[in-house]
Amino acid sequence: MALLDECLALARVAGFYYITRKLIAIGLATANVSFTTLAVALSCINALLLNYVWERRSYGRSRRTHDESDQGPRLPPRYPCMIPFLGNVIPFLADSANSIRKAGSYAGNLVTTRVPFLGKDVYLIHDRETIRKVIKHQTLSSPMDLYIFSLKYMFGMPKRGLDAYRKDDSGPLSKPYHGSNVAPQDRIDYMLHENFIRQWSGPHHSTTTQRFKRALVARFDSVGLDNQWEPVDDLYDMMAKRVSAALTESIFGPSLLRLNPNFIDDLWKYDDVVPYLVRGFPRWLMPAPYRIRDQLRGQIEKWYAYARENFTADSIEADGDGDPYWGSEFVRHFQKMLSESGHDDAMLSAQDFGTIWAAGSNTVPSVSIACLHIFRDPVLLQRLRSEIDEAFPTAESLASASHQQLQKLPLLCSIFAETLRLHTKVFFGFSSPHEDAILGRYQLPKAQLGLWNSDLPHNDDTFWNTKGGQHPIKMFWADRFIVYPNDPESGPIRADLRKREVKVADEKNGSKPAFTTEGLDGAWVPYGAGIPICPGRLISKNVILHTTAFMVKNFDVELLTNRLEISNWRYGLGVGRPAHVVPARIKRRTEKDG
Ligand code: HEM
Repeated sequence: MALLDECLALARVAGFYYITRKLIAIGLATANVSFTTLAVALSCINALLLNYVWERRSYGRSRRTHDESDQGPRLPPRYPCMIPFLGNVIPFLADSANSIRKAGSYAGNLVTTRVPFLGKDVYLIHDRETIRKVIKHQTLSSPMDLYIFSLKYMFGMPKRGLDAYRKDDSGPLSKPYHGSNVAPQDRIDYMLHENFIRQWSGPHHSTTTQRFKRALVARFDSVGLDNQWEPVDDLYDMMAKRVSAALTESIFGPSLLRLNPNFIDDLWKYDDVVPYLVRGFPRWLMPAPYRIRDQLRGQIEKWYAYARENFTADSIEADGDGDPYWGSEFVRHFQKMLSESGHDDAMLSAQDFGTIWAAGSNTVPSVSIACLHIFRDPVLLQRLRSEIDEAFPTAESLASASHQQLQKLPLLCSIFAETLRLHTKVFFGFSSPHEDAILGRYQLPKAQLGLWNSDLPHNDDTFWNTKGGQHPIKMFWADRFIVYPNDPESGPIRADLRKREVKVADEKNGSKPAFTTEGLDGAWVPYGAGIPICPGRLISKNVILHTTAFMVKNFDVELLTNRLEISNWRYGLGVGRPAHVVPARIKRRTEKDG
């Protein structure tokens, strides 16, 4: 198969070469081009094509020898490119999805590849074995360059702010990296991560979830739905805006949104133009994305002034976390810590804007799309309702349920995991700034960029269970992550690989169906993995489980379209968005309906 692919590619290059020569000859005949100019142009094209043919052949050869040999760690095979220096920039920017899939697999298997890109090599790591090494590696962290890129292009951090980030190569852990020499007060990477982890993994992740639940109920109450059907132009948009407002409020408090009533609408307008900012379109060429970004930062700065004026220590709620002005200890701590380290309001607002967007940009579409999958399938809806009703007979008992209780519902959890498996196509970057990282049979040289896209491991049908093709990997299967005790063919991993991959038997769950992610390290990676893993994942899971259960318990929804297509336009930025509106009608359920 690989050989056939290679032959076809060579045939295509030969065809292209022949046609180009013919076209140039015709061009010469019709236009008045000097023979010397043409000869030079032809020689360059010849050289590029021959070089490309050569590179393809050596890639195929080294791929076969690398993948079959178990010699010590080495650089992964180098992916061919047509134009030296530029490398694969043009195909990767023009069609990221297709290019990543091609470079990340060979002969039907996921592989690790070195891809030339703008004079550097990017290490695309997609085979499970190497991903598992990345997860355990202690010197890998989010590359500061990527962080600076997003702060600059996506969130508008001023140059004076970026310099502080540029100077820090000490890493995100309490102990600075060996070889780094950064003063403790300049360890911005560590300060940020320590706050992320302290606030979103410890007890405050529960208080944040409680605030989210209250805000969600209030957002849906304010729509004024009762037990009569109401038309909705776009159910996705209707849900997304409400979940987004509740999530933003749970971390940043109610004042930000009260002072800026258009904040959430503007945030989602901004979200639509993020792909342009990420591609680096300059302001003079495309001013609109920059305008909306600046407006949002202005709204954040207006909120700072109000919160500073009104907040006192007495405003902090009894749980020691929430307050009506700054919203949470997370924000109060950032304000204090970053101001002390020299951040002014423009720098702070870029940082906060980044966090607001990071929190909602994947969580909100995930939960909205999960609900679309559920409401378009009456059998699934009924099964999920029974599961929820059995555990929480009334709306009140669900409202007061803890996230630990929700995590005991196998179908709900499986829908969460399957939605993220199918729809998260996120790039996850990492590097080892001071020393080479040895990742099993491959080596990631010091300070080089390692990258994977969750799309590839999430769609590897040599690994995932499709029940012999009944539930194709590109389709949503609500039960994919459930092990049924009397069905040896169930569970997320293909039955023939299961024994090898699952070390701790999930039979521990006895005779009941159980949700499992056992054995999925390196295969299910929506939040990334290892040290640079998403710090908001626990909150995100709580929000998705709670909102899904809340919608199913409290509302009847009839979708007025069968379409559910997810656009590829944001490939690499996270969870996709529907490519179309989803008209529906909705009504509140009463106790009688239950
Ligand atoms: C389905 C939901 C989510 C997904 C799929 C997701 C995925 C990710 C991934 C893959 C990264 C790492 C990117 C990289 O370093 O290359 C990341 C980073 C981050 N996420 Fe999430 N995330 C989600 C929800 C959240 C939530 C709810 C929050 C906040 C409460 C959050 C906050 C962040 C932050 C602040 C970072 C940057 C961390 C850093 O500087 O290293 N995320 N997320």
